[in-house]
This record gives sequence, structure tokens and C-alpha cells, in this order.
Amino acid sequence: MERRKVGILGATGMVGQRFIQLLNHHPWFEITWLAASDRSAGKTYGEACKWKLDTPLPAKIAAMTVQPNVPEGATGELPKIIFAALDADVARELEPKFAAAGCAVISNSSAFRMVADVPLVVPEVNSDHLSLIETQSWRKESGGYIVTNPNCSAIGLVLALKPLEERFGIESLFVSTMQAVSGAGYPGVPSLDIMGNVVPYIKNEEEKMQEEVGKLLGSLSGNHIEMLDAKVSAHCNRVAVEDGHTECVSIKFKKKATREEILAAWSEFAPLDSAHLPTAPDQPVEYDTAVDRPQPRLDRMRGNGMAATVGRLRECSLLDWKFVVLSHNTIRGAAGAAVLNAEVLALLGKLDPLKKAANSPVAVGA
Ligand SMILES: NC(=O)C1=CN([C@@H]2O[C@H](COP(=O)(O)OP(=O)(O)OC[C@H]3O[C@@H](n4cnc5c(N)ncnc54)[C@H](OP(=O)(O)O)[C@@H]3O)[C@@H](O)[C@H]2O)C=CC1
Ligand SMILES: N[C@@H](CC(=O)OP(=O)(O)O)C(=O)O
Repeated sequence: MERRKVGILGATGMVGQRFIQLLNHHPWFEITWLAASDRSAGKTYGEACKWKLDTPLPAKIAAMTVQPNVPEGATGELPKIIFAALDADVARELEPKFAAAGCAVISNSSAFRMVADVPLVVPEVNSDHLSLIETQSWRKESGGYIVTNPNCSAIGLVLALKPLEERFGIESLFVSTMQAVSGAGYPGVPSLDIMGNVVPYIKNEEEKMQEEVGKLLGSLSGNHIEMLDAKVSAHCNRVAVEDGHTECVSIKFKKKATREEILAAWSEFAPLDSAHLPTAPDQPVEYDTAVDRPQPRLDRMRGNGMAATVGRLRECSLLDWKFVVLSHNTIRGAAGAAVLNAEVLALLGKLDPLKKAANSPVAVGA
């Protein structure tokens, strides 16, 4: 099968690099276009990028020329599928231009996540929300659209929550995070601030987690999302870990749940099983029975970095139950999440060819 051509906006950053790593040998997608800021445009990717991953920068990618960040400035053919890894302020300005130019913009940034007609999607959780693209003005005019994936901490959390919400209903939730430094991009948090230290503040993170969980676990009703009716309180902290966000969760259910029922909800959670998507993990939520797991260094690469690991399920004396969840922040929490969104869109016929709004059903899996 011929691979679909894709581009990466913000290709030189931490998430952009993960896109390159994940897409380099992807069976469905081929990188043909890379763009970053004016500082990088015109240089080869090898010159422009400080490659920070532990797999080598592919020679073919290193030799590509970084393009200007505008659709009309593209030399050669502009791919109709654009993975975007831009800071929110830059994304707010640039992503609509690419959607207006007829591109499917698969975005990582927070800029449009909470906009009513923009899907905020984790495929295992709410792929039905993708139908919102049909109501976007770009879709009607050029065929283009924007689809977003959530904040990196929200992704790991909702993977663990979805099977629980389905079976028991969530009444309230308290979560405290320990977030890796790679979440702050490069160069990110100064070493003198984070070494041997914990920083109990990440700008806008608590607000994003709280509202995004409401949309992700909300239900599609016609052309809009009914937000989850649950109280969510988040504390977000930066810790001296390279990759992998760890979250301590306490939860109160609407319906009583036993330990066995909770473990069964997680182990039986396999909503994409029948879809056979290249980036989907076999088991999206893995429970580890060891008393001291999950740990970022040991567990972040489960499911090729796409699985959430849960552990330490025990009764909570304030709410009902408490547990720990861990996920890889730049794979499952960013680039891998966007690639999985694109795979679902491909499966649903929303990428090839990009057409104006159609009334086809939008949902995968069970
Ligand atoms: N890191 C993570 O764990 C996660 C990050 N995200 C989100 O993904 C996005 C990218 O994050 P991250 O990769 O960490 O950030 P980085 O700071 O590491 O990278 C930013 C990228 O954007 C490019 N850029 C900056 N200004 C412009 C511009 N005006 N036009 C075009 N490109 C520009 C940079 O190019 P140049 O090299 O030329 O400056 C670079 O490629 C952010 O919105 C972030 O919030 C989401 C989930 C997780
Ligand atoms: N803020 C997150 C990463 C991130 O960029 O999140 P968002 O995509 O919501 O801006 C972190 O620091 O770990």
C-alpha cells in the first residue's frame, strides 16, 4: 500500500522529534515536509534540530530542508495531513491557516482543545467525538479540519478512568501529578530549578487537566459534547524525571465497586481491538500487581510507550478507591496520541481523499 504523505509543524521540538521517531517507519504515513520557526527555516533538519532522543536521527530526515511555517510557502507539494507540535500561541495563529488550506491538522497543542466544534480525542476513550469535524467551517469550505489530542497528564488519566466511568460512574476525583521535565519542551526547566527538587507549579496545567477530563469523558449529543458531570481536582508538580508522568488518583464512584470489579474493568478494556491500528497498544491499561509500581523508568515504554500502567489499587479513607497511573508524556501523551488519532481518521476514510463534510458515521471499535 502506498503511504500517505504527511508533514510536521514544529518538527524540531521535543514533540516534533517524537513524531519523526514514530513516523519514520510507519506503515501508513511517510514524512515529506517539515517546518519550524523562522530560526530554522531554510536550514537542513540536521542543522536546525538539537536531536534529543535515544534513537539516531534518520539520515533521510537530517538531509531534508526545514520549510517556512506557512502553507503557501511550501516548496513542492504540501501534504494534506499535518501533525502539529507548536506552542499554543503559535498554534492559535498557524493551525487555522493549514486547515483553511485543506489540510487535516492533527494537533498536540492546547489552543483549540476546548473549542466546541473541535474534537478532543483519545481513540480508546471517545473516537465518536471525531464527528465534530463535520461541523467545522474549514471542513465545509476547503475540506480541512483540526483534531486535537489532550494534555499529556490528562491522557494517562482518562485511559485509566474510562473503563471505570463506563461501569461505575465517576462522582468525584482528586489527582496529584509528578510530571517529567521533557513535558516542558527543550531547553525547558533550568537544571538549577529542578535538580534535587520538586516544583509544585506548572502554568495552566491544573486548569487544563480538570476541563479536558470533562470533555473527554463527556458524551456526544448531536453536534456538541455534554461534559462529564463529576468534580475533578488536580495538583500538578514538576519532578526530576526525564520522561513519564506519574499520577496519584483518589476516586469516588456513583455506584459501589469492588476491587475485583475495578481490576476487571481495566483488564477487559480493549475498545480498539478489532481495528488493528499500527500504533494502538494491545492492552491500553495494564495493571501491575507489584507494591512499588508503576515507576517511570521501568514502565513508561509498555505498549511501545502507548500503554498506561496502573498499580497500587487500594481503599481510600476519604473517597472510595485510590491508585497510581503512569504514561509516557511525549509518546502516549503527545506524538503517539496524535499518530493514533490519524490512524483512526484514516480507518474512517477521513484522510484519503480529504473531502468536504459528509454524513458518514464516525466511531471505531466496540
Ligand atoms: N512535551 C510534552 O510532553 C508535550 C507537549 N505538548 C504540546 O506540544 C507542543 C510542542 O511542545 P514541545 O515539542 O515540548 O515544544 P518545544 O519548545 O520543544 O518545540 C517547539 C517547536 O515549535 C517550533 N516553533 C516555535 N515558534 C514557531 C513559529 N512561529 N512557527 C513555526 N514553528 C515554531 C519550534 O521551532 P524552532 O526549533 O525553529 O524554534 C519547535 O519546533 C506544545 O503546544 C506543547 O504544549 C503536548 C503534550 C505533551
Ligand atoms: N504542560 C505539560 C506538557 C504540555 O505541553 O501540555 P499541553 O499540551 O497541555 O500544553 C507538561 O508540562 O508536562
